[in-house]
Amino acid sequence: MTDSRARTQPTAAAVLAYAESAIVEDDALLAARERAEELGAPAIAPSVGALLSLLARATDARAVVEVGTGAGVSGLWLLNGMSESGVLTTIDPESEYHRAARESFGGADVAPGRTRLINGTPRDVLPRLADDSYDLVFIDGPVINHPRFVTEAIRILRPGGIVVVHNATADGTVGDPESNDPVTVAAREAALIIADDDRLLPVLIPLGSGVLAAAKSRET
Ligand SMILES: C[S@@+](CC[C@H](N)C(=O)[O-])C[C@H]1O[C@@H](n2cnc3c(N)ncnc32)[C@H](O)[C@@H]1O
Repeated sequence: MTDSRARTQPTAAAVLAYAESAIVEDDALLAARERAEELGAPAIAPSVGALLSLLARATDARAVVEVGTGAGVSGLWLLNGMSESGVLTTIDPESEYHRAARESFGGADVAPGRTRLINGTPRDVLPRLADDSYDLVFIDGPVINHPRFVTEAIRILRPGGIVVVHNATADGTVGDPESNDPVTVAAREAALIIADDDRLLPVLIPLGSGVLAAAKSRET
């Protein structure tokens, strides 16, 4: 009989490299990624995109909010998993990025009615969104603002909805007890807001720069 505890574990780096290489992006996504690079708006890794599609599919997402549109890479992955009639509301303060995202969505033949691009700061826009209304909220803006974004995301999520925080490790510094800069502290604060909320079931997924996802209870 094999003792599974004695098995050699692959390194985390090997698992991650495999997770990334296993995902093939289509032409529309590759074009969006190129726009993101040209503009300097760092896009999510393909493995994180696949995770977003899966979560959107699993929640049968019809109403999704994204904080940080960039050139539309994460938006396309979300739309790929959402219900055909679903609408992605995506918020970004940079109108140039929204122009690029529109091109990216057009390149993938996404019907114009399926996206609502709001040009503004999430700090101003999120408080205007209704309570308990969204299936999934994806946060990919500056980490310093994560605590505020997470608080709003929890409020607007419907029961059973999922909040997904990208770069939850603040580029890896969050686990280092010596790191106490404001961005790292903000990432820890956002994680604590989630951990302290009894309605949420969280998990940290070590893809990209760390994805913190939490499902809101169906009974609220
Ligand atoms: C990492 S990029 C988003 C990339 C995009 N989610 C993707 O994967 O294609 C971060 C985005 O946050 C936006 N941003 C900048 N300042 C912001 C702020 N104060 N609040 C929210 N978003 C902001 C930037 O304009 C940029 O598009």
